[in-house]
Amino acid sequence: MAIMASSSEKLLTGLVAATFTPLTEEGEINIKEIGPYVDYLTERQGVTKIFVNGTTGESMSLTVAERKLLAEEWCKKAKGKMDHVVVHVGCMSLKDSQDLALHATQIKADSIAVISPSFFKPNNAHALRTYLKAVASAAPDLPFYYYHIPSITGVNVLVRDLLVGIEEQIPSFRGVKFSAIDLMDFGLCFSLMKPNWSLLYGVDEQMLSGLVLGADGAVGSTYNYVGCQFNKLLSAFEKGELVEARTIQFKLQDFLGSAMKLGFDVGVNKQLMVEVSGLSLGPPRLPVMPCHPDVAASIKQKYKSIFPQC
Ligand SMILES: CC(=O)N[C@H](C=O)[C@@H](O)[C@H](O)[C@H](O)CO
Ligand SMILES: CC(=O)C(=O)O
Repeated sequence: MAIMASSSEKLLTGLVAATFTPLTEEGEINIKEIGPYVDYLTERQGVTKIFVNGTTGESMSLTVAERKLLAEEWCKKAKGKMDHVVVHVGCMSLKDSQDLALHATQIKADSIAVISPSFFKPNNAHALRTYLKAVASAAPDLPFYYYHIPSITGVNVLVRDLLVGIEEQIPSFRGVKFSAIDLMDFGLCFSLMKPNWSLLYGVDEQMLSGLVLGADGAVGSTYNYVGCQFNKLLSAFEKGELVEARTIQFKLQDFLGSAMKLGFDVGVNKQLMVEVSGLSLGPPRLPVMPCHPDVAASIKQKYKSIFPQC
């Protein structure tokens, strides 16, 4: 039977950190770092929602078995401390995604999200919707989010086209994580919006623009280490204090602008998190290259000068 939004199901709003995957120096999953990671986010950044095994978590470079181990540990350690764990279950194979979606139900994740496959690409809204429906059907009781990230997948189906009639195809559909800079497409999604959906913006350096259009929240990698500042941005925006909100947004733009000049990628991002948080997250997994120590040092210096209070 199709699920209804139960009264206990809360809308996904506010800041959601897309977590890095802790690895050992040898490149194996470092499960014991997940507990301290959860504590760091809640205690030091004021972030109580996480999006695990996504882009930042290098999910596409992990095996299905590794992803299950990680998802289970994140859910276990987040229990009683965090408000929401989204488990990303997108893979190149539908079967793997269904397997992970079912697993997410078993470990009591709060919701799942799916990135489009990108080797064989769905090339229109109907094909993408049909694919998402097949994944969601493996976990009909879990709120389901589409994760739009065309810069990585090369899947440029307009989200506003995807959303048409999707609630009939996927009763568990609850919204979108929109990681693209096409703000017209994002804006047009709101006219199709249902009361139990959340539209979350995913480009941290222009989060404020997403909020202006009506975003319910934001999912991003930088909220791992600028969460404390971006919670302030959110509350300034809610109070209509635009100057304050812009000041914080401009700081992240200043920071990422210089980081991008030095080649900001998941490897650099991860190393910055290691240095800022003191957590042992290890290197990224190939093909993402480890961050050169000189690059890490100068990015950290920039971070400290812009965000001395984080
Ligand atoms: C491509 C990518 O990883 N996007 C992330 C989320 O979707 C963002 O959180 C970025 O890491 C962030 O906006 C910095 O560019
Ligand atoms: C940013 C994000 O949501 C991800 O890393 O998947």
